[in-house]
Amino acid sequence: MGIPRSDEAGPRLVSRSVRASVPSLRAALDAMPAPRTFWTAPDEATVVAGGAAATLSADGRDRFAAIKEGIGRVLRSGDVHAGTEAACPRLFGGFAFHDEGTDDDTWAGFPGARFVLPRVQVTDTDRGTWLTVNAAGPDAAPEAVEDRLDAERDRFEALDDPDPTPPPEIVSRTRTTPREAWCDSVDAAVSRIHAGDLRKVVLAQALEVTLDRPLSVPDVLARLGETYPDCYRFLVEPTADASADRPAFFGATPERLVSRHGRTVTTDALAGTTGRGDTPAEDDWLAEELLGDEKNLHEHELVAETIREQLAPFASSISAGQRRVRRLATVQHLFTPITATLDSDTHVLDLVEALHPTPAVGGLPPERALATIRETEPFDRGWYAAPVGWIDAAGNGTFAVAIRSALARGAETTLFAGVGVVADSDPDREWDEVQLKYRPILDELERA
Ligand SMILES: C=C(O[C@@H]1C=C(C(=O)O)C=C[C@H]1O)C(=O)O
Repeated sequence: MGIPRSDEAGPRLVSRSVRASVPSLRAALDAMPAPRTFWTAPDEATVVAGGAAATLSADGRDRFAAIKEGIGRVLRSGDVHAGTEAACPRLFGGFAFHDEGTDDDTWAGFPGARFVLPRVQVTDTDRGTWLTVNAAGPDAAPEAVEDRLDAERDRFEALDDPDPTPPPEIVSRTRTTPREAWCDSVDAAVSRIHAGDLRKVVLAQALEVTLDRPLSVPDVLARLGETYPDCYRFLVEPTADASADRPAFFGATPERLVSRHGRTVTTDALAGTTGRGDTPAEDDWLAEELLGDEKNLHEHELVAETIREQLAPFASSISAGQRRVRRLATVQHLFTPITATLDSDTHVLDLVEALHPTPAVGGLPPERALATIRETEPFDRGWYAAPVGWIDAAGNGTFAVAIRSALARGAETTLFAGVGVVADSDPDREWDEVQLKYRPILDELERA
């Protein structure tokens, strides 16, 4: 912050920030050039950004290492005046769930991993709002960046902030998995668990909806912020295409994969689900029942135990907090916070690679669960249930698990939701749980 960094090759990154006031973050996101980025996490700054000063893409099993190496290059040396830590250069993006890609059209444009250093960024912190302009590469020049910063500040401060558009309406919906096929696949997974082939597998469904007009993702993200204030909200646009039906992957997820700040690592075990009651007393009753329910406790403990094992090579001290119920607007989950102190300066992407997918979205043993998912699900997960988040030059970052999410292309939107299947899963109850997990996004598309 404020201290120019450079090496013999001269600065390859120029970043300038200034305090600014935007009429609203929704209006700022709406006015951002493609590809747009949105990120907000509990206790973190909210970032609204656009354009790409640098883009990194990778595919396959090595995609985590390839991105880590690429980030080292992009952020290696820089002439950075950020004013506040959260406005320091960060790359935003995410990964595909599976190592192997498919040719499923739904996810056209989404590589196995993609991160951008935004060209322009609004960072909203509890100590004020900053506007940042970044440039990267041999031609990045401080004067040009400073001129752009002045122009962007004038533009963003003068934005109109019209009322959000009312939610669209759903014209038609198509399920990838009919109920009967779902029940068969849950039964088959349960049989494999009883046979000892598997301990747990998370099976998902997709729901394709056609709307009466293109979705305004900035409006949806703003409304999700009101209903799910403690969740991670994100938007990734993987292409610089500026058309109205360009792909946009977004969501409001309660699940953190990992955050790393210095040597402190924080993660969550979040698995085991029940609904919300109609009254506070019914809510409490459901929460108590969840905390004592053997099937859900087993499902949850497999996740908590695996996360601890996966962190063990990096951290000699790992501690889990008290298990409790996390109450959201549509569901309640079993939740255990986990913290660890790293033995060395492990990069956040090494932690992401080690943890993804946790058995909250994959299963156990991991390889067999992933093969079962691929064989069973009649659609490609793409970036659903995969890591999305940010990384800085020091290897810090936060990643969420991209559930309660959807992929929009103009008026077409595909929603995803899944459930953990264990030995005593009941297909009908798991079906109902999937429907509950569509609700965060679906409610935004069909609000009365
Ligand atoms: C897979 C999803 O959610 C995950 C599965 C849960 C469960 O099975 O109880 C709970 C929270 C998440 O870890 C989803 O929402 O799509």
